[in-house]
Amino acid sequence: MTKHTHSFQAEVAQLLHLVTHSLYSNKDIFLRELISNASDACDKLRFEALANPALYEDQPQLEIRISYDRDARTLTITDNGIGMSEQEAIEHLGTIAKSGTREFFSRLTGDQKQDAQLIGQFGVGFYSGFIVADRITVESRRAGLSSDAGVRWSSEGTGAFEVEPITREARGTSVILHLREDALEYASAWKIKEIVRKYADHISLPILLEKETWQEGKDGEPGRMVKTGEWETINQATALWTRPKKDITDEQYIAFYQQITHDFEPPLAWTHNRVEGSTEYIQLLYIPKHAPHDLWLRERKSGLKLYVKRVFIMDDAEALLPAYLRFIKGVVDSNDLPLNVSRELLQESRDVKAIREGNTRRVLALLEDLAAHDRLPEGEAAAALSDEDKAKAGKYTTFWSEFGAVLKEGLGEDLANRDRIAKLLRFASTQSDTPSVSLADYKARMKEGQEAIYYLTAESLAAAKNSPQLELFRKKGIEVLLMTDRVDEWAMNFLTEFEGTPLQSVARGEADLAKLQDEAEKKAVEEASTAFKPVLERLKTALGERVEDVRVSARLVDSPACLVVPEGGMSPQLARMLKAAGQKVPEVKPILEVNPAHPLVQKLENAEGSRFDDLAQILLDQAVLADGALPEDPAAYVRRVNALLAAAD
Ligand SMILES: Nc1ncnc2c1ncn2[C@@H]1O[C@H](COP(=O)(O)OP(=O)(O)OP(=O)(O)O)[C@@H](O)[C@H]1O
Repeated sequence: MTKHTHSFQAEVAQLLHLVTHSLYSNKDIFLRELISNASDACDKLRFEALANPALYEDQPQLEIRISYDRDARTLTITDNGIGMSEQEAIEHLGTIAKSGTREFFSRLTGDQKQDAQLIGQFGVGFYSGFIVADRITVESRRAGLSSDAGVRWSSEGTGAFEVEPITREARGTSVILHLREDALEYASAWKIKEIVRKYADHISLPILLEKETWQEGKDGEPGRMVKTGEWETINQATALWTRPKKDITDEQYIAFYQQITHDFEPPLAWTHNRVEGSTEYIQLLYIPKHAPHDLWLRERKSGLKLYVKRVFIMDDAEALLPAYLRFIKGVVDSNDLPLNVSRELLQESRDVKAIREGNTRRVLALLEDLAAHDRLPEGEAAAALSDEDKAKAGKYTTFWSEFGAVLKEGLGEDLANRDRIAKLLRFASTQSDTPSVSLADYKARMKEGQEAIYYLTAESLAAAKNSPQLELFRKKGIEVLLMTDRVDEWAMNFLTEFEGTPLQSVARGEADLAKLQDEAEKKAVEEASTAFKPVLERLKTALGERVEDVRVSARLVDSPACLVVPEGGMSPQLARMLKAAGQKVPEVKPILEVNPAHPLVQKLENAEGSRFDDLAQILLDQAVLADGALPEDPAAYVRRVNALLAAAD
């Protein structure tokens, strides 16, 4: 029989190094990960056996067995699931096929605590065995293959692993951990039971442990524990989501979440329901505490685990959730779908549509509940709150900072729930640097006579706060929402009003600015426009194709000029975003608004020839800069400003 040595894929070697160095304080999780793999292997067998029952051979009862040998210092986890062929063992245990692998490695910092957190999100799975073992041997035989097609895989978790063919009667996989000196505590019944109770109680398969009894010593030998050859089931062995809510503790909900997501942190919140009626299903949906490292990757897998009548069908069933809820984790168990349902079929199924809508409603309701309890009320109202509600304080703020930008996509994607999503939005504003202002908060603070909810989009909060567009609003004490997520420009296109009040970008059009001005201000602008007409005409000629129009501004107080998007035109931020995404964008020329009260603008009146042209170009380029973009010809801009500075006394 030939033994072959293979090298690990570079990323695996790197991960193994991290696992043994960073996860040390979290040792117990290795058993959860290996039990989870064993359970997945049984799920896969059950699924393949739907089409080919012969795969069960003479062992239809799927189970996981754990045994240990204190003398040999081994701990073995055996399942009778799908098993692996030699080729599968080489591929699955020697490479990482996950999406976002490269991105994950690029984000490691070298700081153990931070990295451990990241690894937790990435999921180390099988390799976590090396936290407690200095050698792992895997023996396996794939269901459906003959007993001489078994494989033994073995590695010390450094650069390489060995593979050799073996004969193995039993279908499935044994993972044999050769325990490190400082991990011998895991070769004990109470320790194993403790971990299983904590992390794997809810697994739907029985987990069996070999029984021991105390044997008195004979002939001067000390007494010791000996194996009895009998096995006892040490978990509840019913799928968690099928149990009534009242029988499930928070710890069990959390452990289940951690098992399906590999997250080290508990979830932020969850909702568990049995839905009855024309489409029957169970949903158990979790909101994680942190955004995954690959939330923005296009090829990222997302979605829920789908079961049909307790039989596992697939991971990442994305048809069960709209894309803007792709951060939700959990399980859906349907009573109506056929067992042989495929991904393609899911897209078209009416039952799936009903489930997706049901899931969406539940998640939005969960978010509404968190949002309602985000701030603790003061005084007596706080005392009247239940402990459960008190514990919700601050959770929505966490949710929003992690996933708010994703939820905003829902404005464009989910017409039916747009109003509910709008209520869940939070923004920074001229009155709050943190994104904590809801549209309802804003409305409640609107000034007498104010008819719109004003907002400004910008590249960063600093750029937004210093934008010249805000000057009039500041002067009038009118709050403006400040939006700095990339998705805002796009998303706000879909939100034109909130509970009857229009939303209005402060960088757009001029129409209703007039409503914010008093008579004297209006008159001043009109007069300035007339008096300034010749200068405006000359500016238009000097700037030519670069602008749509030049006019006197009603919104500027301290700055000389700013750009305004023509009514109905695409904003420059959105145009830049679409261009960056490779899309064709219609050219929209901005309107330049000038402030006749500003000394720089006043200088124009007496400037002639090339000096006028230079000042005009500088005025426009500075307005472009204040808008967060680069001047069309940055070098020319610098040259003109330098010439101006040199000429100044
Ligand atoms: N007990 C097992 N039986 C059959 N195949 C297994 C078993 N354990 C692991 N494997 C195979 O090895 C692969 C890698 O396992 P690993 O735990 O590293 O990652 P994973 O389970 O795919 O991902 P994650 O841990 O993030 O869920 C699995 O996808 C599976 O194909």
